[in-house]
Amino acid sequence: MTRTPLVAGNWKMNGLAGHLVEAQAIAAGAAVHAGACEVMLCPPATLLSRLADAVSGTAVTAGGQDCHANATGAHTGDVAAPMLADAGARAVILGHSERRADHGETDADVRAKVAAAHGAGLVAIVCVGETEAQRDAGQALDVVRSQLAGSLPDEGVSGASVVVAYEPVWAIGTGRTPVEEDIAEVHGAMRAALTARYGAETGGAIRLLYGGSVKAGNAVSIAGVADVDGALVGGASLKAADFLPIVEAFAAER
Ligand SMILES: O=C[C@H](O)COP(=O)(O)O
Repeated sequence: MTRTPLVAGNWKMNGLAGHLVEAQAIAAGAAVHAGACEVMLCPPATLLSRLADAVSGTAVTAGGQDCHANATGAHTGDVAAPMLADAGARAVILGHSERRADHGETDADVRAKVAAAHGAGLVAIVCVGETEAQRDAGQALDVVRSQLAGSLPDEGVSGASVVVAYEPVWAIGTGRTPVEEDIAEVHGAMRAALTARYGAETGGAIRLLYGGSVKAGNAVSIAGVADVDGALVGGASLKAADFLPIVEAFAAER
């Protein structure tokens, strides 16, 4: 099964209009890797439309960072999946650990959001990952399997509609990463779980990203780990000079 790598940048709550020059520089630099690696930028909602316009016609696509489970309604401050699509998004990150922690999002909430994303024609990038205490207790695989089972719906899941991102909470923004064997173990377990639930074709087609302190300095080794089909990058996605070497590492791995 050939899976085109995806390197997605999650700008989180960072970025004003002036930051779009970095998106343009990323689009310019990623052009040479078109076909070998998909590249996506997920800015804050306030920048989504402008970023989508800024990268229009390039190999870079735009994504959102969250959506509401409903398509419309009285939900002050929330953003619906059709609004993201209308603003130019092709995908949306769902169930990020920062949303699970800051907003109490449960697996059931995430699953409803995945269905909403699919209803709007968006790819759902579903995040899972254990805390440090859970890893220390030997529970990492069980936690990830449980989050995966609860966060994905039974219907509408395909290699084109779902991407899974494994993000150990303790590796996010800390400069620490799991050893390659541990990443391989979790990704192998996720692949097995997806194949068991959705069948070999779908389970083999869904891309599995690693996220958590991915940098230029570790991207080559992470890209070489079995069943790692890309990266979800936070801090190092804010500047083209930091992000493009990561794109290059995954494009070269294809
Ligand atoms: O969504 C991205 C992740 O939370 C990783 O963030 P980070 O690359 O800053 O560690």
